[in-house]
Amino acid sequence: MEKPKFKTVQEVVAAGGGLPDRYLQAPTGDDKGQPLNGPVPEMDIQAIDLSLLLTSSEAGREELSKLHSALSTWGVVQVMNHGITEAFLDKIYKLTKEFFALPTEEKHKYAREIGSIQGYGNDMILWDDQVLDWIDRLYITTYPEEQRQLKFWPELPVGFRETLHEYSMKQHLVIKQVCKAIARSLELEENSFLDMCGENATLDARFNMYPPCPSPDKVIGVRPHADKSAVTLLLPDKNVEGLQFLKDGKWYKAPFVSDTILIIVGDQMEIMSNGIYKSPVHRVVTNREKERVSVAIFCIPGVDKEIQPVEGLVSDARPRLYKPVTNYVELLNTYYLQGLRPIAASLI
Ligand SMILES: O=C(O)CCC(=O)C(=O)O
Ligand SMILES: [Fe+2]
Repeated sequence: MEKPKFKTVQEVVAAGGGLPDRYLQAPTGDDKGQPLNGPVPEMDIQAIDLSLLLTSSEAGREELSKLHSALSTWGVVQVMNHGITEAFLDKIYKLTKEFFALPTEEKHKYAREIGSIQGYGNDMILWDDQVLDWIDRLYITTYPEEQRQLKFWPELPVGFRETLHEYSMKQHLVIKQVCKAIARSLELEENSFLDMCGENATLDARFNMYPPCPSPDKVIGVRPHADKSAVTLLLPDKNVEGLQFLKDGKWYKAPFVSDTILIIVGDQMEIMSNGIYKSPVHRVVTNREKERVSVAIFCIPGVDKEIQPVEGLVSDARPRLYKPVTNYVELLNTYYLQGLRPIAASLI
């Protein structure tokens, strides 16, 4: 398979010679006094106890109402008591750092192929004057097992493959619980969203690396976007901030509470929930001194599944806001790289 010719950000940095123009963002003038690397307030979201969400106790009902409030306000929530130990999350973080620290030739064994999203690389380059994000990544479909393409699963660092396998099994359980809890928070039958996403829904892992950047005022780590998933589970870097969410035209930084996972509403959950929970626009800013890593797991509905507002959330008072979509992810790249939101394709 042909591989695209590209330089990752790590290679650009290692080559020296300054910052190439193609990473420079055009000044937009619409930053409302919040320049890319300026201070931003922190989001006020609380951590929610996932182990209580599916119980029918009083405490469970309280957690569900906290979930409803966080998702309808921010579209994002932190969960604790998710059943994955801190030691295991630390191992994921450590292996991610170790992978990106490998020699270039080793990482290129897993390089993305033309026309494929999976593998190691940088932004897909679709046109000549495309401005690039300051990020390298490794993208791998991890679940269900029969959809894995092991040629993209790094053999080094030692233990990466086994740990990713274990992590995807654990994440699958968390996603199921989260989707059930989200349905319950909307007073729906708990399998409503899982059934619509189908048995063939996939989990895609995206390992992100943001090297230190000489001009954090002019360069972006990940441009503003909402996720294409139904839901995303995110492990942001524990030590280096950078992730920000947009609310009412202002950027807020994501809090970090140790041992929690961030759950982000994706576009396809926005559609299924008939817009009650909206997929939040978020971005990542760069850091002059420190590298940053994060690991996102996207839960993507089966490619043949029709995604649309679930019946229980459509009424005369709340008419259907979205048309059914299938294989939403296909729409994404062209819209995203032009700075457009693919959800516009589904709005009625
Ligand atoms: O690096 C992060 O914290 C977020 C990355 C992100 O938004 C994504 O991978 O979709
Ligand atoms: Fe994202």
